Amino acid sequence: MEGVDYLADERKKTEFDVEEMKIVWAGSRHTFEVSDRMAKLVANDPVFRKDDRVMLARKDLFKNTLRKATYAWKRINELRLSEEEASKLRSFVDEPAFTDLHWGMFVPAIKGQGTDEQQKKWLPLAYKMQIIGCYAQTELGHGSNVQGLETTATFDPQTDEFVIHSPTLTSSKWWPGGLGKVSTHGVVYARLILDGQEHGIHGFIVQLRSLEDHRPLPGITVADIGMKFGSGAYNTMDNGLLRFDHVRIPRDQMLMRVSQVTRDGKIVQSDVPRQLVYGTMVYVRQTIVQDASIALSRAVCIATRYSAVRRQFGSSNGGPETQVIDYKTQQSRLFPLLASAYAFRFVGEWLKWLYTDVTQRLQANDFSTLPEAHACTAGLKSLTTSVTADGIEESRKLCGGHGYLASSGLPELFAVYVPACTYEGDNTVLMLQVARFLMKTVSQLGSGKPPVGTISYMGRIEQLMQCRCAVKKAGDWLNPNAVLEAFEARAARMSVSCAQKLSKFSNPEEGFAELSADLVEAAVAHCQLIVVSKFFEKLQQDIPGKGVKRQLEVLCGVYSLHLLHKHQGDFLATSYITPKQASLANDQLRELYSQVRPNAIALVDAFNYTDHYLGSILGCYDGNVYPKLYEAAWRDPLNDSVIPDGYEQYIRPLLKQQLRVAKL
Ligand SMILES: CCCCCCCC/C=C\CCCCCCCCCCCCCC(=O)SCCNC(=O)CCNC(=O)[C@H](O)C(C)(C)COP(=O)(O)OP(=O)(O)OC[C@H]1O[C@@H](n2cnc3c(N)ncnc32)[C@H](O)[C@@H]1OP(=O)(O)O
Ligand SMILES: Cc1cc2nc3c(=O)[nH]c(=O)nc-3n(C[C@H](O)[C@H](O)[C@H](O)COP(=O)(O)OP(=O)(O)OC[C@H]3O[C@@H](n4cnc5c(N)ncnc54)[C@H](O)[C@@H]3O)c2cc1C
Repeated sequence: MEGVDYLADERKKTEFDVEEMKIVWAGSRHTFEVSDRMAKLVANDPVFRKDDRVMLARKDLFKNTLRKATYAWKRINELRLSEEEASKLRSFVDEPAFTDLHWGMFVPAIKGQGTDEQQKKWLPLAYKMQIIGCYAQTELGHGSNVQGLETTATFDPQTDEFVIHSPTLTSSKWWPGGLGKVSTHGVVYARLILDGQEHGIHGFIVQLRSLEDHRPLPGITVADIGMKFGSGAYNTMDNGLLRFDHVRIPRDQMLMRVSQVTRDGKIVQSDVPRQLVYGTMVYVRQTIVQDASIALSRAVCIATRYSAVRRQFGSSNGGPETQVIDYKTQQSRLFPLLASAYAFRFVGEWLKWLYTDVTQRLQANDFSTLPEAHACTAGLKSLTTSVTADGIEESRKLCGGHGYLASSGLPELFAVYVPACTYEGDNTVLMLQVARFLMKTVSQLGSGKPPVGTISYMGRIEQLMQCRCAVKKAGDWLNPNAVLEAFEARAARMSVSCAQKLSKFSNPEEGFAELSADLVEAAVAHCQLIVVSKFFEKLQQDIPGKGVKRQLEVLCGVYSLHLLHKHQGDFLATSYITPKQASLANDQLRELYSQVRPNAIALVDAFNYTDHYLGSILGCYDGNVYPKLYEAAWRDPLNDSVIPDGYEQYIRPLLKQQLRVAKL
């Protein structure tokens, strides 16, 4: 039954202009147009086929990725795609590859930490992919603790070179993507040693492989670290190990925007704060927040469409059974994830703005907003990736047994996505950075320096410590001011409570370690407040299109009230709300689910994902799930023959043996 839309009845229920919502989701009409064009370009090109990926052995999988990445690069050049178009194309190819680290970390590291001269020398080579780079920071023994890295870069004044060395097994670089088999160069992070004295961690551009025959250069040992979680998934990436045996590089290959080493081996600090050595991580964390909404929305799109197709129980007089999306339990698990996808989309948009703003300020030697940018990127990266990874797994469960099939797309999506909770900073370690920022802010209250930006609510600390929630009926929870004050009061009170407990320790570091679990909870509350407040800010913009703003208001309500319900312990323990008010919030949340229900399919259609990109039989646009599942089963290699390989060798003798036993 080609061409039949099994979700047509659902789509008829829509109460808003889906085409306009697509623009809101994309960010602008222009971005929508670029995104739509690139998605179709990839979907219609057989080279980018990916449905066979989970069946491929590692070597074939990797070669396939090389083929796709090279072909993508060829198409980018043939079609003269802009950076924006190329970046969209790469995301729709939907396969982690060495190119991600080249464009996403190697190039930004040189841009952010290199001097003008260094940029002039290296960037043109990198832009043309005449060199391919990776970001080699993490080691076998240290990842989170960057200051604990062991690789050394010792200056030799005789030859005007740095000697890069791996003194121990644990100093081996371990994990860098693209390093294992592809990169010709790396930005390598190492301890700078001048005249026997250590000067902290710095980045160095090091050539790793010959540009002639791709062999490792003398003194360099490099390989892939081996298979990772799941089939297909992140195994398309050659995460690598790397050891240096006294490898020499010219002095001008230390990235010298933050600190310079002179010809006579002296260090000169520029005005730029040393934390800028961590700048690439701030950049990537910001892109990871944007990607979280994409990954979560994909999973939610699959689970929502399938929940409308799937029916269980409730048939009367032989009529159809109930669509599982109509069960309140299904709604209470699914709709908060749908709302979170939209919330993360908007907070990601805002974070991109914040990052652009801080970058412009840094160029003008204004470093004042760097700590806030670090706290926001670290905290939001942590919050959004944790919720997204859990949300993908919840989406799989929402699809019942069929969610466990590879053809649902969800197992691979989870396996590709879940390392986002670890890479670019372990999520707990990053929340502890937010907690430090919060404790510093609380300790400075009353010093005459008013808190600004996302922390400005702390400037009203006295009011936030005393106020009580004014909600009297469920509908009062629709008032943005009521919701915002609740989240502000909760975050402020949790931070102040931690600060009070900390002040009782004579050694603040000991106190911080002892209270770290509470501190993480306070940091999560602060980050959730940021997401809620950015959603409300989005609603204050002019949003055209019939019913679009209304739908977003409903989703904003679902996002904030489901958090309030889930974390009601925090709100109650800080005495901002009463149990009655918590219960009213839950009543309002249930009512909002009923408002989402008729629009659910349209709200996921607004993501504008092609069937190719979704890569899921359960999530296909037309909802024609069962025939497609049946056909896919027959395509499995196990079904190539009726009698399986191994029958003669294993099954037949086994059955014969059973027969003999039975005869005895
Ligand atoms: C198909 C073909 C297509 C072709 C395509 C063409 C075009 C394509 C275009 C674009 C493609 C883009 C693709 C992008 C995709 C990107 C994919 C990424 C994939 C994932 C890669 C993952 C890579 C990694 O994981 S890299 C390694 C990351 N490692 C970490 O994150 C380590 C975590 N640890 C830390 O960050 C730190 O050490 C710390 C934060 C834990 C701090 O530790 P510490 O307490 O020891 O602190 P310090 O003493 O070092 O410093 C304290 C001081 O500094 C402040 N601080 C800390 N960090 C920062 C920071 N980042 N910025 C600013 N300030 C910082 C901290 O707050 C303290 O300040 P005080 O004031 O309190 O002193
Ligand atoms: C798929 C993938 C790709 C990667 N790509 C790259 C790359 O391209 N380049 C690169 O350089 N690196 C890369 N990495 C490495 C990655 O950045 C690190 O693994 C990450 O920063 C976490 O560090 P770790 O492994 O040392 O974890 P650990 O710090 O050893 O974490 C182990 C546990 O200890 C806890 N913990 C650690 N410190 C503290 C603390 N202070 N307080 C409380 N708890 C703590 C953590 O929460 C965690 O539960 C990649 C990793 C993965 C998984």
